[in-house]
Formats: sequence, C-alpha cells, structure tokens
Amino acid sequence: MAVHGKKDKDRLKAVLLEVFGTSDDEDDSSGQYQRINGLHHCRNHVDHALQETTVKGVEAEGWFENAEMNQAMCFGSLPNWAKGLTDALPTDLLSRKIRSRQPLFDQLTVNVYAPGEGIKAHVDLERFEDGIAIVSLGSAAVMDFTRDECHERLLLQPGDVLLLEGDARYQWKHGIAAVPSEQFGGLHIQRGWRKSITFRKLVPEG
Ligand SMILES: O=C(O)CCC(=O)C(=O)O
Ligand SMILES: [Fe+2]
Repeated sequence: MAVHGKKDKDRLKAVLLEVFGTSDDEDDSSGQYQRINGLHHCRNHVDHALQETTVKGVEAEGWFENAEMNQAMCFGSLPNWAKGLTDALPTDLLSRKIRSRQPLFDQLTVNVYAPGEGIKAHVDLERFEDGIAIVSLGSAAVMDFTRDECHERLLLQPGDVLLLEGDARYQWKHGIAAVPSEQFGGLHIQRGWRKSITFRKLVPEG
C-alpha cells in the first residue's frame, strides 16, 4: 500500500491494528510502553479459552445478578478461576521486588461497563501496594493516561493485560471516557459490554 496523505496513514494504521494488534512504536519488544515509565501493555496476552473460563468464573460467582451492580471485590485468598488467570499474567515484567513478594496479589476487583460507560481518571488508592495488573475482557475501549499536560491513549482489547508500576501506578492517572463510540488510529470503536479484572496487593496494616 502506497502511503501518502493522512487518510492513507490512518488506513495503514487501521490495517496494522487489525492484523497485529499494534500500529506504531508505542512499546518496545517487552511490551514496555515507551512514553510512560512502568507501564506494560501486553496485547492479546490472555487467550480466548482463558478469557471464556474467566468470564464463566465471574458469572458463576453471581455478583452481577442484580443489574445495578457494576463492581465486585475479593480480598485474601482468590477464587480458583482467578488463580488460573494470575498464573497466566506476564508478571516476569514486574520488578524483582514486586514479583518476589508473597502473595503477589491478594485482592481483585471486577468492573463491569455497560456500553457507553467509563471510569473517571484516577490513581489507584494508596492502600494498595505498587504493582497492579489489569485484564481486559469484552468490548474494546480506549484508556487515557494523563499526567499534568501529558495525555496518552491506549487501545485496550479483549485479552490485553496492563501492568502498572512506579510512575505508571503513582504519577499517571488512568481512566476511560464515558462515550458510546470513539476513534483510535483510524478505527471506529463502538463500545459494547466490557469487563476488567484488576489484581492488587493490600499494604499490610500497622
Ligand atoms: O476497567 C479498567 O480497565 C480499569 C479499572 C480501574 O482502573 C480500577 O478499578 O481502578
Ligand atoms: Fe484504576
């Protein structure tokens, strides 16, 4: 494809995104996001079968039977379906200090987003230690990372894993706009139902 104007570039980006899940130099070979220290974006990391097992595991908990519920949390020992998922996380990308702590995660949060819903820009609470993993399931959505005047957009697709450590965890806010649809690199994203599973470790009391 000959690439001339902006339209061509956007088309090329869209094709690359569709085929490879990436279109530019946003990260290096280890998935480290170059413009945000401590952020890893591992695309399509959780395979389809594990995504399905995870969704079934969440559904079997019955947390979201009441349609008004959009968030559930677990503390301490994690359910079996969640252990399967943590085993598959690319935790070797975390610093040695974090990946050698025991347990690595003792808290999980499931967020459910109806089409068009989002989450306000925030830094995760201080009661959680450094080193947070977020697994995306269901609809694609753009996550915004903001710090002072800086703004980075990441396209999250089902099976993607984000790891947040250091600056990415403490200095940058992350959020998802509440919009029915959005554009990303020439792609039109119509928001459907989305779930995310976030794994964290509580700061010990005392
Ligand atoms: O849904 C997501 O991908 C992010 C969730 C999140 O940031 C949180 O629960 O703190
Ligand atoms: Fe968060």
